[in-house]
Amino acid sequence: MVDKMYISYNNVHKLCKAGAEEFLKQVGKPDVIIAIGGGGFIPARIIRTFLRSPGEKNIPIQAIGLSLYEDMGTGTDDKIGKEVIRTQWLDFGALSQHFDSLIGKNILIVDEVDDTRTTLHYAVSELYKDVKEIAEKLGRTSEKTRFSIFVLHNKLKEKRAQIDEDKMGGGKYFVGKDVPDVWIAYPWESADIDTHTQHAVEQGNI
Ligand SMILES: O=P(O)(O)OC[C@H]1O[C@H](OP(=O)(O)OP(=O)(O)O)[C@H](O)[C@@H]1O
Repeated sequence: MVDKMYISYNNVHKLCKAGAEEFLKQVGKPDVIIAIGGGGFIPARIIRTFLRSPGEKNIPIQAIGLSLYEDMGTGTDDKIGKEVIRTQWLDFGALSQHFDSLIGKNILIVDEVDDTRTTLHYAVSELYKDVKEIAEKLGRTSEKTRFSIFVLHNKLKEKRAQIDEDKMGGGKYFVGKDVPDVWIAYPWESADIDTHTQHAVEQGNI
């Protein structure tokens, strides 16, 4: 087993294509894609290409910014955990005439990696909470909102959090590829993309 897995842009593209096909088959076309930045931005844009049929309108991509940081606050080593910091949230801005909220929508959340699952758990819980609050205020609680997830890679390891299926409202979790708990080197982090791609090819991640 390698201790560093190199992923090429080609590989990212193919994982997104396969993920989109599966998503369309199992869930149906999404109304909106929510990209978790920064790692979810590039996969979200690529997957959109495969979710839209020719001639159809583009699926809007919303960005949310979530960052993990080591929470050292509690002192002892065994208490050190990871906390999610919200750096950016939904903004329907100019879309708001046609797209007032996530209520009743088929939503696809995209990130590059599911590591400890802390980030995805946070994203689904907070988005669900937002929708519930607004739906109650507007008397639209009967509308069904579905949250699905697509990640390029899921690390096979013990997770720190689980995603509450009830909150997904019938949405599903899609993975490009399950991988061991190793360092994943994505192409957008590379300072030398040619060498990086060569490593990815050698490892068969093309
Ligand atoms: O499953 P988890 O343990 O929660 O880890 C996964 C998250 O960690 C990384 O985000 P990071 O905070 O490093 O920010 P970035 O996306 O901007 O690199 C990655 O992009 C995921 O969002």
